[in-house]
Amino acid sequence: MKIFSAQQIRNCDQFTIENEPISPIKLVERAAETCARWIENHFNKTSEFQVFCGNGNNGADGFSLARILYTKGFDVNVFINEKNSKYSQEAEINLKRIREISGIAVYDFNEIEDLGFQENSVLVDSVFGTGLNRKIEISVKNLIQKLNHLSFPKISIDIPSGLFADRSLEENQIVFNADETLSFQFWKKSFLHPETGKFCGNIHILEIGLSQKFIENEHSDYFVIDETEIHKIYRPRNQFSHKGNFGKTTIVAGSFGKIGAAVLATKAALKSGSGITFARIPACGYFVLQSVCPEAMVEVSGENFVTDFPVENDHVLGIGPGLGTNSETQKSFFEFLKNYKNPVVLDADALNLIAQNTEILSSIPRNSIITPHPKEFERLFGSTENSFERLELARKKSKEFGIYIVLKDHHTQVITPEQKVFYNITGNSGMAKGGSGDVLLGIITSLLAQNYSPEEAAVFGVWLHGKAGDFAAEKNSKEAMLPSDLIDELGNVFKILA
Ligand SMILES: NC(=O)C1=CN([C@@H]2O[C@H](COP(=O)(O)OP(=O)(O)OC[C@H]3O[C@@H](n4cnc5c(N)ncnc54)[C@H](OP(=O)(O)O)[C@@H]3O)[C@@H](O)[C@H]2O)[C@@H](O)CC1
Ligand SMILES: [K+]
Repeated sequence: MKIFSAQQIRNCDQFTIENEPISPIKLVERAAETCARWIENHFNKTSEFQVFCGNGNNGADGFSLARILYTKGFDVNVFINEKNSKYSQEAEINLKRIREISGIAVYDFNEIEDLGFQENSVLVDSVFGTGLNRKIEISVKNLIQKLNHLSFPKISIDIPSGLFADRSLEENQIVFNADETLSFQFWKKSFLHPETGKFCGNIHILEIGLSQKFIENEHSDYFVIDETEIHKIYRPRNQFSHKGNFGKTTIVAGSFGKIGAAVLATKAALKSGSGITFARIPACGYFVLQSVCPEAMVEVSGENFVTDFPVENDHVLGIGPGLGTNSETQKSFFEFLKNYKNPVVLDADALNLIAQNTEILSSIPRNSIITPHPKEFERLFGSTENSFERLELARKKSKEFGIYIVLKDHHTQVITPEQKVFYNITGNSGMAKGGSGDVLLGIITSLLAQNYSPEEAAVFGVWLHGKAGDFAAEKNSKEAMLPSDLIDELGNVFKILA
């Protein structure tokens, strides 16, 4: 699914109004009805809704929602900034409709303290939406601060007030702290970055019938990886195929004390479809790997750490988990990078070795995939102020070095040399454990070996990894799930795709 900027969303809104055609007030009504349906399915009629409305069309949504909820039998109060005289046309019409209903009281923002809310209250934030264009002024700032201190369930309409749709926060910005965000049609970039996404609670993207024609034709470099995208990438196995059709994967990993990393990466490669899987590890891990991964072939290199790198051109190499940073490993790894031309997948210590001498970055074979977490990324490319800036730096570096960057985060981003960004929305905090990254390297290397393009392998790989993580969390809890459980769930994820 494409992600649009606030301006593009406004254009889509306008295009829909002109071409469906539909009047702006009807479009607001449609958006509000969609929210009302969601609320009706999630709250019972004893709830009392306190709806806070701004003066733009986010406020218009709030007024309309308040009226619809009232007609459905909920108790509703509406709050506005009485000092505000400048309303959008749709907000003005909908506020007028509210004032005509005697059962809905309209209060000023300042009155919340005198009123005191019933304990069955639900707070609805319809103050600012995608039209926020500057730092919030003091009166609204005070309101949001007060609301944030109340412990009632909190719902934001379209976007928590105070967040910009497509950029980071202003300094000291106050943001409504939602439990649920009911957002229209599209993911917003700010939902997907940790500094801003933390205000959204659970995100529900509600379809409101904006123009498909506009959505198809409008260019965006930013995407959310959804199941439709994955179904396009996934290729079921042909029943007449044999192991030779699914590529050769070689995992180069492990050192004394870190053989587990090699095991996890190798197992993950085996369980994500690789035809023939090799593990190149130091001798100290030989028996362990042979016992726990009997399907893999083991090549020994060095005693306690890997001392030489294979140059088999028909294998796809995944390098790094538990490799260690011994100077001998580094020497042969750098030598290998200088001579090898096929795409490889690099993670963990492979990236730490490169970070020790970043001149070697330009020797990474074109179209390779690197999978750094934020700290590894910083060691390679330098620090940035926030995750929005980090993403833009990653786009620049991806283009400069002709490599795919899988920037691991709460919502991992796949960045391509053509400047595209794919945000992953599968996965959970139970995956924030040592070993998860080793599994991801195994999966992506295996997919690349099966002839998926680097973009497909990275996008499909992060989605599979997250989805298997979600299945593992469901069975074992986020606390107790292990990266090994995630590997065990890969089969169930492939089953839902078939
Ligand atoms: N897009 C769609 O497809 C659909 C969109 N819909 C809805 O429309 C919403 C967007 O509406 P919108 O454009 O009217 O903007 P909105 O967020 O209500 O605020 C703008 C107002 O706030 C003001 N203002 C801004 N910053 C401020 C600040 N810091 N402090 C104080 N004031 C500030 C600004 O003032 P101005 O800049 O004019 O002075 C203006 O008056 C969208 O989020 C969704 O809910 C749906 O109804 C239907 C489908
Ligand atoms: K809002």
